[in-house]
Amino acid sequence: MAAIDIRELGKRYTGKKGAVVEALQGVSLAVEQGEVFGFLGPNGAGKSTTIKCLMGLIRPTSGSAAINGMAITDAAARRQVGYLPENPAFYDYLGAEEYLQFVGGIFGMAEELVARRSEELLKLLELWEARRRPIRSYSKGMVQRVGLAQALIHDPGICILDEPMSGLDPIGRALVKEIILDLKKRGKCVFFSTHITDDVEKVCDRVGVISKGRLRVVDSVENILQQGLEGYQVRLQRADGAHEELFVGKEGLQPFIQQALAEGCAIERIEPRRKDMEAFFLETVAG
Ligand SMILES: Nc1ncnc2c1ncn2[C@@H]1O[C@H](COP(=O)(O)OP(=O)(O)OP(=O)(O)O)[C@@H](O)[C@H]1O
Repeated sequence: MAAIDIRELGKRYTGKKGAVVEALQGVSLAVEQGEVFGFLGPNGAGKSTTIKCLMGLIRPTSGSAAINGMAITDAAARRQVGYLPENPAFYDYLGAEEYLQFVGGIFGMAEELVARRSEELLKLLELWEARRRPIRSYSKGMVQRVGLAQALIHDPGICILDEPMSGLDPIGRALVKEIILDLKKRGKCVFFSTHITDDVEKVCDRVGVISKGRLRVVDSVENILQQGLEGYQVRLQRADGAHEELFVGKEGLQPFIQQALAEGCAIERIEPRRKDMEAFFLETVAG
């Protein structure tokens, strides 16, 4: 059974003055246990809407979504999920430590366990020093890290993270990527949204690209990068000692090497040249 199962999800917002936005149209997607899935899309594509439907925070106009086969409104399903909202808002007169105690309590965790998990997470997310200061005095990046800590406090099997790297500096982003990889190592399912292709390339098994409310492609990162292979940059030294660097098309590498060796050249370096995730994303969204 899929950890996350989204079927034919549709969402229509009717704004003031009757303006209609088709935010989602027929989005279907399954994410497996132990998988890291990147939900990639430009601003306004429908990422947060999908996640909010999945979390039962808004009602889809059509279709359905399930967590481990259960509706998210089922308390048992909710306990298995750690959720980071797009703009996390907290009781900001509390410190991070007290807030985590509060969230742990909601999940019915024993006090001792909450204290242990909270210490681990606050240290990991570099919030330990500030743990007793009110959250309202935190920087944007610190608030985002509290958001992540509260999503992980009960050690959920499934993490649904809406733009987890948002508002973080390069050190914070690297830390979050490490945390995601660690969750994967521990067999957790991570589903996160982003518009930054590099985040996806580094940590995801699979990617779904959404634009204008429709899911355009779902594929593994490996496949996408492999299909983007254009050829190889080869550096060699000719028999007369001269160095040369040239581009060889992806089908031509084998015969090229054979001929170069036959001519007495020494191959010094071969580097694959490929379109990266960003090029794939831009092409998908444009197409
Ligand atoms: N409550 C709402 N009422 C009307 N339209 C809405 C509402 N919420 C979202 N929308 C519209 O639905 C579309 C999808 O929005 P959504 O927030 O899901 O996109 P997103 O991919 O998360 O974007 P971003 O990366 O900018 O957060 C947008 O056109 C947005 O303006």
